[in-house]
Amino acid sequence: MRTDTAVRIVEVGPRDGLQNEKALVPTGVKVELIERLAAAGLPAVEAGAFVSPKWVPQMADTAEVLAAVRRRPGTAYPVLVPNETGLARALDGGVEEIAVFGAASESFSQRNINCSIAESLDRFRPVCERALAAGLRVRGYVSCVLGCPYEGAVASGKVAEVSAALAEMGCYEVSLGDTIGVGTAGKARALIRTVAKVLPRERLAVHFHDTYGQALANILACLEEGVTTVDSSVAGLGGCPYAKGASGNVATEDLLYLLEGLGAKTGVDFDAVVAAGRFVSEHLGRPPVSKVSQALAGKAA
Ligand SMILES: CC(C)(COP(=O)([O-])OP(=O)([O-])OC[C@H]1O[C@@H](n2cnc3c(N)ncnc32)[C@H](O)[C@@H]1OP(=O)([O-])[O-])[C@@H](O)C(=O)NCCC(=O)NCCSC(=O)C[C@@](C)(O)CC(=O)[O-]
Repeated sequence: MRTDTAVRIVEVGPRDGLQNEKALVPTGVKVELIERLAAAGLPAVEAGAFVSPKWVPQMADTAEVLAAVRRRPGTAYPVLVPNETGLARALDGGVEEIAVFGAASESFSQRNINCSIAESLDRFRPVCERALAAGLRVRGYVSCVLGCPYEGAVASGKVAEVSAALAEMGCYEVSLGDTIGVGTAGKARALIRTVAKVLPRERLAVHFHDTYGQALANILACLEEGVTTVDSSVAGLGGCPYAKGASGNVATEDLLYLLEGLGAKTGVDFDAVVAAGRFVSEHLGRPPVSKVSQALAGKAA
């Protein structure tokens, strides 16, 4: 990786981070969090999910959140959409970018979106077609790329197959999700090489949960492989409601610290992200999971 490489960070805290919180987070807190993250210069801030409120109650107020957020020109505010109902809600909410989300594991697909992988792709195809026709940008996710909570090991070939299918539907980028954070750097590197045979590295993003403490090492391996888009979650918020024990994504603060050390360009104000992490953590009543944020708090004490 060249030292002046530009790395795009997709902030997923307000969606992936908060979706797993048991107590409902007030809409106003979500709005302020999103506005703070966008003001910090993050180019994309995932703002919510138009999924079934019965499945993920925390995301039930996504329409209200979107209506209240003062959107900054140049910032993307993608939302998750699993089906046509979700797309209709996204269009009503004036959304400009959606993300469809599939998996490389059959069991996870069933538990997460109640259908097989093939059915999910059949479901996403018309969603993508309509979204693109309406002028929206569409991102794709593939979950369980380095392991599944129900099936264990997942074949990289399956990840490549699902990624290629999403790209063919018009996803401008596919984010590879290590949903349960079991990956290690060697496996992450090998995965990128396999998927890059069907989709160029410029169209790949990586999305590492930090359950086993490997997220930063995996990200570094993927950056060295030529990936330049990384998902992260402020304060290390999160988990997945359909992956028991999964912890949050790599913390945005920790990712920024790594990238600044490497000399990579992100355009993001580190201090503003640390402050946003503290803001949301105060509302959740616990300290940020971010090691960097903890170290800075310790130094200041
Ligand atoms: C996909 C479904 C909807 C299928 O759920 P289903 O029950 O099979 O859906 P259905 O079509 O049979 O509909 C059942 C009911 O849900 C309603 N419904 C149906 N769709 C919607 C919608 N879009 N918005 C609002 N309501 C909806 C529908 O109207 C109906 O209402 P009822 O008649 O019973 O009152 C459900 O399984 C679901 O919502 N799943 C989402 C689960 C989820 O959000 N998981 C977390 C996000 S993925 C993730 O975190 C991983 C990721 C992306 O971060 C990457 C990584 O780390 O791996």
